[in-house]
Amino acid sequence: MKIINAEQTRQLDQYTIENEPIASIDLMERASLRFSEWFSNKFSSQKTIKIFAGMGNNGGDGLAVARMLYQNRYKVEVYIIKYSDTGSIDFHKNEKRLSKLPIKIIRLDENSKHPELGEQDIIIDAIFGSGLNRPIRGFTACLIQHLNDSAALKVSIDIPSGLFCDNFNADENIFRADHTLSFQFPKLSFMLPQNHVYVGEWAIKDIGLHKEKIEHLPTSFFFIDQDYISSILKTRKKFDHKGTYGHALLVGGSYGKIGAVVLATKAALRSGAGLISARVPSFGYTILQSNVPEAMCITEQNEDENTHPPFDSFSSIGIGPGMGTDANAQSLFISILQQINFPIVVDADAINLIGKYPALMDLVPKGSILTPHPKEFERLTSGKYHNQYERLEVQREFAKEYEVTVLVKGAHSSIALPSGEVYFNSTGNSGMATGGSGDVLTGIITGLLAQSYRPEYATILGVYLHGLAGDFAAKEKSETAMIASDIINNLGEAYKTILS
Ligand SMILES: NC(=O)C1=CN([C@@H]2O[C@H](COP(=O)(O)OP(=O)(O)OC[C@H]3O[C@@H](n4cnc5c(N)ncnc54)[C@H](O)[C@@H]3O)[C@@H](O)[C@H]2O)[C@@H](O)CC1
Ligand SMILES: [K+]
Repeated sequence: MKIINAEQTRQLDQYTIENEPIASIDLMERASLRFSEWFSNKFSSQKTIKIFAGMGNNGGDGLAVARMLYQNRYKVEVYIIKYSDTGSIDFHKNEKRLSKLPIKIIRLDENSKHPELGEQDIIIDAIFGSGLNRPIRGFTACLIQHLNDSAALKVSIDIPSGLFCDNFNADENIFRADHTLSFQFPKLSFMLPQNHVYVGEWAIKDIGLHKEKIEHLPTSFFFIDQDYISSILKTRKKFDHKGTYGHALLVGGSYGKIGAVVLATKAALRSGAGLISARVPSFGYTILQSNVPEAMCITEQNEDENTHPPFDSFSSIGIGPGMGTDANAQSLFISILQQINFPIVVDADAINLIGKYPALMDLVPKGSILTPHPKEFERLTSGKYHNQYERLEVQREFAKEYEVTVLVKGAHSSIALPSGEVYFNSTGNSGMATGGSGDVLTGIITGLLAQSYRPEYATILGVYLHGLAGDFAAKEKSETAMIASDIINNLGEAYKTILS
């Protein structure tokens, strides 16, 4: 699914109005109806719904929603924020429609007292939407602070007032929603962890904007949905054999951290790769062999004896989990980089090594996949950014410059491709913020790479599968109690869901 910017949203609304065709007031009605249905399914009608409407089209939505919720038997009060003398045409049309109903409408300006709010209320924020083009000032800003301080549950229409759709707003005057319902597409700002305090839990509803126009809107940002995943997943054929699915090698482990390679190896197996080997320090041999009998094991011992297959004979290599950054780890990493010329997965301590010795990046084959968490990404790029919008740009530039895929892990993990496109993941939960979960992801992506997925697809599919398996694990064990192994154990469920 595309993520489009505020200006494109405006153009798409306009195009839909002219070419569906549909009157703008009817499009507003459709959007408001989607919101009201969603709201009515989710929130009790015992509470008083206090709707705060601005004077643009977001405010127009708010007034239409007030009418609809009243018709759904909610107790509704409306506050119009008079930050301007006139509002948008559709705002005024909805104001007129609302005035015919016995609903309390209070107009607020700089001389008004702040309304009383408490736990018995639900606030609906329809002050500003995607038309916001500068920080909120004056009494509207004070009002937003007052709303934020209240104990009422808070819900935003389309986007929390004060948040920009596509770029950073250093301002504090931003509504802090518990829930946001947005129209048609998520906004780029919803993808960034720093905005979670404003956006809360978010959902989107299709409001039937023009399909062909959507197809032609250029964008670099995408939200990964199941349709897309199903389109890239390969199905297995009757006469396939284990050679068809490649031979993946996982490299890592150090004293006390062999478990990281064990997890990555198991995950690579469950991802469907044909053969798996793990390369660990010799003291990890027994641990690996007894924990993952399906895998073969290489240590520096059989390496010296030249009895193991050369590194360039594998279909894919994932390097870094639990590896450490000492001289041994460093020379192993360099030696592998010098021997191979196909894309590999670079994770954890292998990324930290590049952070320490940036020249190593020149040895990383083009097409490779780097999977840092935010701290590792900071080390990799010396943290040349001040907020997550800037970080995203640094991530894109890095991917383009080195022609690699850069996956920064997080709630909506972002995957920057060498083409400059960025894909945000839609699966996963906070139960996955636990030791070993990143090692599992490295194993999955390495396993997919072995099965001849293009690096971009291996990453996108891997991240989605990992999150979906995590969601199944959370259902089974709870977000609190689930551990990384539960993600591996649920990869089968994740595959079945995508294939069904
Ligand atoms: N255009 C359409 O057909 C549709 C629009 N929809 C709604 O319309 C919203 C966008 O509406 P608008 O474009 O009218 O914009 P908003 O309602 O977000 O803002 C109203 C106006 O306020 C002004 N403004 C911007 N920043 C300000 C600031 N900091 N202080 C004071 N004034 C400021 C701008 O001139 C802006 O046009 C969407 O978020 C969505 O809720 C929906 O009804 C779906 C259909
Ligand atoms: K809003």
